[in-house]
Formats: sequence, structure tokens, C-alpha cells
Amino acid sequence: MVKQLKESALKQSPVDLSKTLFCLAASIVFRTAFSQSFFENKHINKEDIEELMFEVQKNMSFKFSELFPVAGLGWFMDFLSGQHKRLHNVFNEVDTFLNHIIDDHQSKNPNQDRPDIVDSLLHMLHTQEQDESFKLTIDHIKGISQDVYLAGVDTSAITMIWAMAELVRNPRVMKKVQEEIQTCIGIKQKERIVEEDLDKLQYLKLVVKETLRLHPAAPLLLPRETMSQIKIQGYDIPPKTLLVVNAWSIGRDPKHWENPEEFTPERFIDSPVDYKGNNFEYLPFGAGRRMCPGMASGIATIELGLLNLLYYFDWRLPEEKKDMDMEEAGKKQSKNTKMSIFLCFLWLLLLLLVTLVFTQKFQSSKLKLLPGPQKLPIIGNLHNLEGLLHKCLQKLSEIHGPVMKLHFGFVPMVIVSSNQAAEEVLKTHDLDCCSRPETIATKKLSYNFKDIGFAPYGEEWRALRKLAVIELFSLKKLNAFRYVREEENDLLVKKLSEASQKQSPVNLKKTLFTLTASIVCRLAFGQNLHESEFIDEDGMEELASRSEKLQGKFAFSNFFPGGWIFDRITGQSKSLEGLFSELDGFFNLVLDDHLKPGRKVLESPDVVDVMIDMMNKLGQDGSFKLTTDHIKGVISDIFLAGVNTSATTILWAMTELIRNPSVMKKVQDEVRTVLGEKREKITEQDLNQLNYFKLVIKETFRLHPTAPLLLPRETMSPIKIQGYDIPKKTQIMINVYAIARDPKLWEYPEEFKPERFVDSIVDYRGLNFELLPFGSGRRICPGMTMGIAMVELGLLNLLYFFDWVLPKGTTVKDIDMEEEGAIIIGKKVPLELVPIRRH
Ligand code: HEM
Repeated sequence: MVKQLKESALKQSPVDLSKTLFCLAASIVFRTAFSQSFFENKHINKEDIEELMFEVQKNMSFKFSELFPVAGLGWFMDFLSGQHKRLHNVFNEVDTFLNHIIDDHQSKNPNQDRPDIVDSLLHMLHTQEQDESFKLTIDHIKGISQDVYLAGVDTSAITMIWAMAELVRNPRVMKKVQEEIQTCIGIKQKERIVEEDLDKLQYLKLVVKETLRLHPAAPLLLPRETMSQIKIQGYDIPPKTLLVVNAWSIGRDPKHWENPEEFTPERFIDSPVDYKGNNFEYLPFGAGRRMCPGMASGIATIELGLLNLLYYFDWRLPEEKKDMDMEEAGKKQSKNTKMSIFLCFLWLLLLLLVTLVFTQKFQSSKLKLLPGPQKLPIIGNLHNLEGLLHKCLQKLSEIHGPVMKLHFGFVPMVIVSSNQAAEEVLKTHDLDCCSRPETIATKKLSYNFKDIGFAPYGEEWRALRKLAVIELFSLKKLNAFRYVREEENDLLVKKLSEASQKQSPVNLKKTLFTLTASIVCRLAFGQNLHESEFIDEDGMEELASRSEKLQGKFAFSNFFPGGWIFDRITGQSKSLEGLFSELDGFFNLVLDDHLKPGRKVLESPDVVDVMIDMMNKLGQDGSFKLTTDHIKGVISDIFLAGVNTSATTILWAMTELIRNPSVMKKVQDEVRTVLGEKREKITEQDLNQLNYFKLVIKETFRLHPTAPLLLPRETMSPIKIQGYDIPKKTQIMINVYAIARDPKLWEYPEEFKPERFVDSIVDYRGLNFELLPFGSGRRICPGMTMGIAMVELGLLNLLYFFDWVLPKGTTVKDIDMEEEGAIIIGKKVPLELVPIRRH
């Protein structure tokens, strides 16, 4: 190097010191590692080697595939940016070069006196024991050779370049270090500098130290990866986390270094701080197990290189250059990195857009989205819902189809209005649609879903429903309470006979409510409504109608996030609390009465007796445990679902019959013919032979299903209805009212014509999806047989014993058919008729 520089000095031409020092370091490493002259090596192109090393380093640093290991994105970016190709090329070049080196070494005898690194490694390879656990291979030799050459050349060259740059920028230091050299080695030029000369050069060593502080060749060391969970400064760092130590910024930290940006080798005078990995404010070679093993060799190369440069030559900038550009090459790289990251995000964005467009296309082609009226922000389709819900939804379905979606505020609701779609929900996907949505009112009134009607699908609901079907709603139970129904009907006939004598109009709504409420109260609570000390007929009716209204009433909290605030303001929450405590008070009285010591359980125990008995038995073996809340939940169901539904059905039947005198005549003729004249009493046995009468009831259920939208269901998994995709947790309403009036299924659907069922197999027990007054599937009304029994016997008594006329001054045209209600839809205007006792 000195020889070459002397030639340039003679010509006074500027020297590219970077290149010169790179060649110096490369020559030293080539000779110590491979015993090959860097300048005369026939396997490498000297001009290209620096480029090649830069490529190798670049390939070792930043790769998208490592930073973006998502869905092959990084791999693809590397592929696009040519990184894969470059890596492949660089590997091939390096591998070819190392193969040549190893071939050369294997083809001749090693230098016994001065074996190079490859000689030593090949010797180890050939002499290693067969059973050695670690096996050295040719690939190991290539790997180590590459380490030496990659880590040894550039690092030393770069440090020398920075040292020279700082010295030229700091003439005072340059002067001082050169004076030291001259003093120690002598003014008379030595032919050759040797490493022993370094021993006396203290200030030169401080210059190297200061250079390594300001310009560590590997500013971020080499990244480490944690192998287990560790804590750093109290922060938890999981295993397999990349750790980067910024030796560059630590070496410039003003907390440790005075005027850290200045090149002041004197700072190390009398300082114990060294670069050997023991002082963590100064880590140019790293520290610990992974510290640079070539440190001594690197320092030797740097110190000797610098000494030569400073001993033989003075240095100045070329004429035209005023300032030294101290920009780091790494900065250039960092700009590239930023650009690459920017490109990567651009790519991600593009990918996202393409995915979105693709998904939308895919969805619209694959997913069949539900039709429905245009929704508005926040309120959804609430503005489309005017009047009674089932009627309004019927009209909307005529426009948007039998399966449509509406938004009740924030809650999507699927409305089904055809028998085929209803069959898919209630039969094909019965289990998927077997849950119920939770609302504030149903939660409260069902004792936190400890009931049958409103509990979401689950083990508890299944156990309770099974128990109820077997123990409370079975045929045996139905027959056991037949006497109650018959006795209560006799009482009804007695009361109506009295009204008949007076020829005064009767409010049939009230009368029928009393009938069904008395039956339900006796068989469910063991309470005779006419004698009860807890509740009277009026109190009962009032409580039932308030409960039903509140359950079906629009509550903000069910459809809007934070809607409870509005429910508070509107008083809805207060009404619910008030109603609940009234109902709970009533149920508590009933329970206490049943739990009284010494209470005599009748031959036919009521629902509460049966459930208390089960409460004491169940759960002891770890099975489903019945609690008093379950008992209250079930009696609340029976009270709310059993009373109004049956009374309303009889009332609608009477309304239609009075509006349709020919049907009234026909049915009464049948009843009286079959039962015979002048019977004192009728029983359920008498119902068996009445065909037309049963058609009248069927037609009533068709035109006036008491729960026209059933009870809402909620999907438990994604389903397809009529080809439309319905996601999990969507509420579904089946508009059985609309289906039962669908002109495609029924001729003259608005007319009351029981004859339509003559010779028809269509029934209302959940198997024919065009007629579903009790619903269908797993959630079908469990009280159906009891309900039908109450309706049939009640109507039969009215028709057998009495003729019915409108109050004086009114005609059929005056009968108001308007409906009202929330879940159970009844007749708004009471039906007043005058009973005329036949015998
Ligand atoms: C004419 C009389 C009745 C009619 C029209 C009727 C109608 C209905 C309807 C439409 C459902 C909803 C079915 C579904 O969502 O698919 C239902 C459920 C229910 N009904 Fe009835 N019902 C009547 C009488 C009764 C009686 C007398 C009781 C009890 C004594 C009762 C107890 C229940 C219960 C507990 C449920 C909830 C079932 C569940 O979710 O699993 N119903 N009823």
C-alpha cells in the first residue's frame, strides 16, 4: 500500500482512500485466510469484489420475506424487487470463489509453518474422529471462510477510512498524532514499519478508540434473537424476539460522553473504558458470547494501516474540495429501506383494494344478499314501520319478497312471509334457528331466561322444555285437568244464562278472559280465581295485558346501543320494574301458599306442585337443578302465553261467526244435531263428532293467529333461506299472518270460509307451513293441546247453549275488526253480544 501511495504522492494526484484501504484489508484477509494474493487472485475480479461484498451485506440485512411473513407477501415483494435473483447470483459467485479456494488448498500440500485458516480447517476435517459428535464439513469451511472475509475486510477498511476522515477534519489531532509517531519512531524514514512500533504510540491508539466510538463499523452490531422470555429494564420480552443493540447511539449518548459529536481522542486518557466488551457505553465489537472473535486481528490491521498512512505521508484534501462530506453510506441504504417500506405499504394498499373489490365481487356473485327497503342511518327501517307490525311487514313483503331484511335501529331482522321459506327456517334449519333474541323485558319477566318461551337455546332450555312437555303438558296431564275445564265452562254457561235472562249485552272479551284465566289459574297455580285471596278477575286481566304489552313494546335498548338511556327517559324501564315486582309478588304468594307446611296436594297436583316436587328431587345426582326462579319463569310463561291466546281465539271465532250468519247457522246446526237437544251439560267427549265446528276453529286460526309473527327466533349459525345468506345471530320473524292470507295459497284469503278445509289435509299443528298459529319445530307451542282444548270447549258451550244477537241498534257492519296488541294480537274494540239461552 505504501508503495502504491508513494507513486501517487510523486504525481501529487488524489487517492481514493476508500478503495486503497479496502484493498489493504482485503489483501491481509486473503493472505491470512486463504494464502492468496488479493491482487493476483485469478478467481476473482478485483474491481468487482467490493461490489460483491456490498451485495452480500445487503442481502444479509433487509428482506421483505422476513419482515412481512404474512401470506407470502414478503416473498412476493422480494421476488418483485429482484431480491431473490440477486441473492441467488451473489450466492453462486461467492460459492464458486470458495470452491476454487478449497480446490486449490486440497490440490497442494499445506504450508506447514504458516498454515492459513482454510489449511487449518481442512486439517481438522481430515483428522476428525468418526465418532465425533460435531462433524465438520466442507460447507462449514466455506461458511467460516465467508465470515472471515465478510467480517474482516470491510470493518477494518471502514474504520481506517473514518479515522483518516476525522484526522483530516481535525488538523489539531492529525498534528498531535503525527508528532507522536515521529517522536516515537524517529524522523528518519524507516524502510518498513513493524507492529512492534505500535507499542509506544499511545495517542494513535486513542485515535483508533475515538474513531470506533464515533463510527462503529457495525452500528447496530448483528441482531440477536431471544431464546426464552426475558425482562429488559423491567419490560417483558418474549422468546424469538429480534433484539437490536444500537452501539452507535450508545457511543454518542451525552449521558456518557462529553461533547459526544466531537472527535476528541483525549477523552480516553486515563479512562478505563475499553472496546473489549466490558464497558457497555462503548461496544464497537459487541460483548458477551457473540462478541467479535476477530477483534484483535481487526485492531492490528487498523492500527498498522493507520500508522503507515500517518508515518509516511501528510494528507490534505484535493484543491477543489473545501469540506469533507461525512455522510454515512448506511444513510443511503436507509433511504432505500424507507423507499422499500413505502413501496411495501403501497403494495399492501393495492392488495387490500384488490381484495376488497374481489371480495365484493365474490360476495355479490357467491353470496345472495337479502332484499329489503332502503334503510336510513341510525334508525334503519323504523320509518317504514307504521301501524301493526305484522300488517306492515305483510305489505313490505309484497314489494320486497317473501324473504327480506329490515333494520330495527341497529338490529338486522329477517322477515319470512312464504310457506316455503318458513319451512326452511322451522324444519330444514330448525336447530340453527332454535334460539331466541334476548331483550330487556323478556330477560326481566323470564327471571333471567329461567323459562321456556324466551330462554335462548341451550342445555337449560332443553332440560326445562323436556320436563314441561312430559310433566306439565302431556296428554295425561291434559286429561287430568279436563274436569277443571268442564267446571269452568259450566260456570260460564251459568253466568251467560243470567245475562240471557236480562237480555243484556255481554262483553265477550272479558267473559272469555275470565274463562281461560280461571282454567289456567286452577291448573297452573291451584288458585280458584273466583275465590282467590291473592288476585281477582280484574286484577288478573290487567296484569296479563300489561305484561304482554310491555314484552312487545318497542324498547330503545333492544335496538340501539346505549338505548337504555332513552328507556329511562321514556319511563319504560320504570314500568318494567313496576310490573315485574307486581308479577313477582303474585308468584311469591302462589309459591308460599304451595310451600305452607301441611298443604294437601290434590289428586291432580297443579303445575307449581309438580315443579316444587321436581325441585326437591332434581339436581341431587348432578343433573339439571331446578330452582324457584325456574318455577316462577315457567308459571310466568303459562300465565302470559296461556290465558290471552285462547280467550282471543274464541273471541275472534265469535266475531267471525256473527259477521257470517250462514256459517253461524251451519255450525250451530251441526252442534245441536250432533249433541242433541236439551243437554244440561256438555263434556270434551262431545267434541269428537263435530267436523264443521272444527273447521270453524281452523279458519279462525288462519285468519286470526294470536301470535301473527310467532316469537322471534335467532340464528345460531349461518344459514341459507331461499338461497339468501343469513348470518349467525340474526333475528328471524315468521309472518304466519301474511302466509295464512297469501292469495297464492288461499282462495279469497280475506274471507271467513271454513269450507275451504273440507277435504283438505292442511292442519294447524305445525306440519303444514301455510297454517302455523302455534309455530312449528323445536320451539312449537308446548301448550297447543291445552290451548285447543280450551278454545274448543269454550266455543262449543257458547254455540250450543246460546243464540247470539247484536245489541239493539247495531248491525254486522258496525262490528269493528281493528286489531291491537304487541306479541298477542287481539280485537281492539270489545265484542258485545246478547246471549239468548236456547233451553
Ligand atoms: C290458542 C292458544 C295458543 C296459541 C295460539 C299459542 C301460540 C303460540 C305460539 C305461536 C308460540 C311460538 C312458537 C314459535 O316461536 O315457533 C307459542 C309458544 C309457547 N306457548 Fe303457546 N299458544 C297457545 C296456548 C298456550 C298455552 C295454553 C300455553 C301454556 C299453558 C302455552 C305456552 C307456550 C310456551 C311456553 C311457549 C314457548 C315455547 C318455546 O319457546 O319453546 N301456549 N305459543
